[in-house]
Amino acid sequence: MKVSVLGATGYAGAELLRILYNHPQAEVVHVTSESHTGEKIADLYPHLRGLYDMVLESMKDIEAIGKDSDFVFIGLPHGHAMKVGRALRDLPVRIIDLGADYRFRDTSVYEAWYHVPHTDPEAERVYGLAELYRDEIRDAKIIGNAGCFTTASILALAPLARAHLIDVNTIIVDAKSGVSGAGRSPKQANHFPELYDNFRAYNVAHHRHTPEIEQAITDLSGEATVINFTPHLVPMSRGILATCYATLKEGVTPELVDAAFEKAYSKEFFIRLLGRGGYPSTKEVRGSNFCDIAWHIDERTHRVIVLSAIDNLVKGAAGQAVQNFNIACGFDEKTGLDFVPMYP
Ligand SMILES: NC(=O)C1=CN([C@@H]2O[C@H](COP(=O)(O)OP(=O)(O)OC[C@H]3O[C@@H](n4cnc5c(N)ncnc54)[C@H](OP(=O)(O)O)[C@@H]3O)[C@@H](O)[C@H]2O)C=CC1
Ligand SMILES: CC(=O)N[C@@H](CCC(=O)OP(=O)(O)O)C(=O)O
Repeated sequence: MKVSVLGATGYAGAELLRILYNHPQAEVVHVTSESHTGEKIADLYPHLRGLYDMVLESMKDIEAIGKDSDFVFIGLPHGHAMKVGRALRDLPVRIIDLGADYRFRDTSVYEAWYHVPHTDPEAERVYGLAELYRDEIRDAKIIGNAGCFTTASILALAPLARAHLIDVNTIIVDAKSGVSGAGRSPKQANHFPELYDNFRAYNVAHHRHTPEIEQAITDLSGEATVINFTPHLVPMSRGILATCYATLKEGVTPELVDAAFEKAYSKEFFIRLLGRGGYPSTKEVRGSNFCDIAWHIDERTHRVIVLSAIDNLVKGAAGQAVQNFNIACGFDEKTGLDFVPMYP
């Protein structure tokens, strides 16, 4: 399969190149940048030296890129993918967008949270969270890859929402991310003296991943869902740990909770269940496409607390995109992705 990576100079794009290098069925044919066209990708990302000799192109002739490619992966800030989607609408090329443009079924939700008009609302698209939307992903023209915090949170809560074991309107997600989640462009808050040895929340009660989690939990439970989601920035480069709380419905026992997780995920290679009482950690999934999940039950409050760890750049972005690519191509889902986490 010939694939192109738009936004190859971003962290998500560069991570795609790392993964695609070892993918036996993918050949990268175009890589793009806005501000580094004409430069070599390996000069900007020296860890790719000797592996990619490609020169970065602009997206001016996006149709030519689309014509050369079977798949286009998009690692651009939100607002750009929908223009690419429109431009490539009539070509046979398929699109996997790592950003948010194609994640929402109802584009008015996107417009309300991202504060830009959606310019491709009619596009046929599916939500790209492989374990939950596999059947839709198989034949999709456009896959809106799930977000990073959302992947960790939705995978943690899905079995309980689907089995109607929790009151979905009591959900609280308290999540922590490494700073690569904010992309490569420098920002004051991510400057070493301000980030290091520091820990803080941000975008409380208005983070854009809130409606994305609500959309999936509403789908799975069949009940309109409103949640609380609080992200935090942690002074580490990669990783997300989501701690998800919800009140159990009356009569729900710990054994029913255990059974729901087993039923949902016992056959999923990329989801590793640590069981009731386990403690996933970001280091144990670092550099891999795994999502490690454990759950605890507080008998006093009758609440379940689910812990979920991913690498934001892999299962939260590039790895998930390649998993979706594998599904869309009919390849084994693990192709190019079954590598062991880096430890320590
Ligand atoms: N980082 C993460 O953990 C995750 C990121 N994502 C999503 O992936 C996408 C990329 O994120 P990330 O890699 O972190 O972001 P970066 O800021 O690191 O990279 C952005 C990329 O987009 C390019 N770009 C920026 N503006 C334009 C423009 N006007 N025209 C063309 N290209 C442009 C940049 O090119 P250049 O700088 O060379 O000009 C760069 O290649 C975003 O939508 C993000 O939400 C999703 C899940 C996780
Ligand atoms: C640490 C950090 O800043 N994280 C980003 C995560 C969002 C992201 O990367 O975008 P997706 O919606 O495509 O997942 C944030 O909170 O905005």
